[in-house]
Amino acid sequence: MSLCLEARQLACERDGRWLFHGLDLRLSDGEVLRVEGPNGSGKTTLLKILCGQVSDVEGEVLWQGKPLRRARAELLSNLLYIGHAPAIKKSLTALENLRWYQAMAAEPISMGACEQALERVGLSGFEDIPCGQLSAGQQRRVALARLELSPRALWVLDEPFTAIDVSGVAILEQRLVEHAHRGGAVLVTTHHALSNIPDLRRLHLGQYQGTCAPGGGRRHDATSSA
Ligand SMILES: Nc1ncnc2c1ncn2[C@@H]1O[C@H](COP(=O)(O)OP(=O)(O)OP(=O)(O)O)[C@@H](O)[C@H]1O
Repeated sequence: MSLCLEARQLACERDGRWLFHGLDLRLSDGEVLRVEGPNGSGKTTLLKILCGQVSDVEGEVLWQGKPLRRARAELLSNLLYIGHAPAIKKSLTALENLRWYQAMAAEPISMGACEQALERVGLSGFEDIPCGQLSAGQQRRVALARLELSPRALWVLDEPFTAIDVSGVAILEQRLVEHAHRGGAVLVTTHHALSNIPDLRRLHLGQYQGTCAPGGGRRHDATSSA
């Protein structure tokens, strides 16, 4: 399936300053795009805008060439979004969390497939332990095990490497490359270099120093594109 997520002339203001302004981007199948920038530069906000979670912005987001207001359901059915918090239930085991997620996504999956996914993220032997008893990195790995199960083409990952050790980062980088090679697309924020991802595309936020003029007008323009 060919895939296209696009933003045109996005502008987002928070607390009287522009996070970004005049921002264009296009993400297609086969690509990994890293959104980078310092803390508070708007990376998470941009991801949420592109996934339709935040709408108080200027500009337009398009999925497969259609404005998001008309294509939201279609986008969501192709989207796997993993936010910067692990978003797992600590009272449930790793296995139960995975099965719960798959049920929520209406993508029923066998117990064996879930066990295999946990094995692939290095959690073999930890399947039946309540997640509250797992380390921070292990909890993150439970969340990332969803990447092994989901058939969805567009992965939007906000700081997926948080608390992951060096070998785990390398494996996850490889996973992103494989997904892109299979025709998927990945939008990822991270402070890691992603040096193992060939043809990595980058979008840098944080260069906008402009404040919003009184009354909401623009005082500062800048463009960035990816
Ligand atoms: N709902 C909101 N209301 C007001 N301000 C917000 C809201 N969401 C985010 N912000 C502000 O927007 C700015 C960008 O936040 P965002 O979380 O997008 O940054 P980030 O680049 O992802 O940061 P980090 O690298 O620390 O995760 C911050 O200054 C934040 O306080």
